[in-house]
Amino acid sequence: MAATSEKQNSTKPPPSPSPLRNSKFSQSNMRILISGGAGFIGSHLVDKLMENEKNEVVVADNYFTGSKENLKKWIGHPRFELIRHDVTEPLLIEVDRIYHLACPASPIFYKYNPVKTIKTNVIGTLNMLGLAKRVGARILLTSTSEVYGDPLIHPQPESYWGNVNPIGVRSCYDEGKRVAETLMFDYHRQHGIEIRIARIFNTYGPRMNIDDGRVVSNFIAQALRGESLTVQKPGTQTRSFCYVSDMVDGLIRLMEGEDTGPINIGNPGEFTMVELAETVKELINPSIEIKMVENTPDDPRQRKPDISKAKEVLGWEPKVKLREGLPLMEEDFRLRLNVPRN
Ligand SMILES: NC(=O)c1ccc[n+]([C@@H]2O[C@H](COP(=O)([O-])OP(=O)(O)OC[C@H]3O[C@@H](n4cnc5c(N)ncnc54)[C@H](O)[C@@H]3O)[C@@H](O)[C@H]2O)c1
Ligand SMILES: O=c1ccn([C@@H]2O[C@H](COP(=O)(O)OP(=O)(O)O[C@H]3OC[C@@H](O)[C@H](O)[C@H]3O)[C@@H](O)[C@H]2O)c(=O)[nH]1
Repeated sequence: MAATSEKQNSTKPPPSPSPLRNSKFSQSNMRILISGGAGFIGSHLVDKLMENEKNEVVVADNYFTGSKENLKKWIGHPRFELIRHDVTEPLLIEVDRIYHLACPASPIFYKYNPVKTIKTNVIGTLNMLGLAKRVGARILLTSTSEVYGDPLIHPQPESYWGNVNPIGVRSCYDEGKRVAETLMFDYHRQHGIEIRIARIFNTYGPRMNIDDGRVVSNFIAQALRGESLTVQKPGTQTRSFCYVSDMVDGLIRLMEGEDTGPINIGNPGEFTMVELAETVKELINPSIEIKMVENTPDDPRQRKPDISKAKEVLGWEPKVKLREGLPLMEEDFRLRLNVPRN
């Protein structure tokens, strides 16, 4: 059964697939593009989609925060293609599904070149939607909990419109993703494009960049290097951390389900940053210190997803608890930082 949001908003049937898609060279049942597929979540999504022998996976990435290293086991595989491509430029290929992830996600990287972050979210999403329109592909956008800004409602349901500073240092990302969501719905209403929107909450796991700047990777790297854990003040701000395998499962269910979204995908377990630091200390290196450092502007004070919709519509909820996921990430960081267990 089609979801309510789809019924209300769809004015035209979706366009037909490109005839090139059914050419004699096409052997797979599903050709899937992942923009940003060389990044953290994208590369885990590639691994999962490649498990299905009927899928052919194409990754387009400019390697700003991602790397070929994350995809090395697939390079040369007959069902896999990797393209160095910046989504702010058009891309002409024939695909059935588009997972549009391309965008720096860590605040230090999205703030590094804010104008480029906006271009990636706006022009990049327009280009991906243009591609979806030309070939009749279904497209999923990885939006973010940051569309809720510094939320005044807690936990955050999808119906909450958010509390975002439009001119702050995080706005390039928050407002960029909000425009990307708007573009998705306008292409859906105006051109009948099949869309899916995931609002992702903080996700962690193996393959995060060691110096990515996000809190879980920072704390694990600091604990393994024997450095103090840097809790940004006041330390009472909260986040909800989802392990990457749960995230990938949720994204695939959303793509293959009937609801356009937006749907929150995240783990509702909520922790203050002091609690997170204490947990990392206890699990990884009890001898390190926790130090309070200055924060950055507009840091959201609380964040926790209401996942009722994901449970109901996708039959999805996260399985991996923080205390189970942190050791899995620790193993990966130990290998990459060359810090063997004593
Ligand atoms: N990880 C999280 O906690 C989180 C939370 C909310 C939303 N998201 C969203 O999920 C997606 C993936 O996040 P991630 O954590 O894997 O981040 P990531 O930085 O590891 O991955 C992003 C990928 O996009 C690529 N990229 C960036 N700009 C590009 C451009 N202009 N053209 C082509 N490629 C480009 C990067 O090189 C990288 O491979 C992003 O859209 C992000 O906004 C992530
Ligand atoms: O070393 C650190 C880093 C960060 N922090 C704190 O940890 C909290 C989380 O910060 P992160 O940088 O990991 O990420 P944020 O929650 O701010 O944004 C994140 O969530 C939504 C996604 O869309 C973004 O892509 C993602 O980066 C913040 O309160 C920050 O102040 C620390 O206490 N110490």
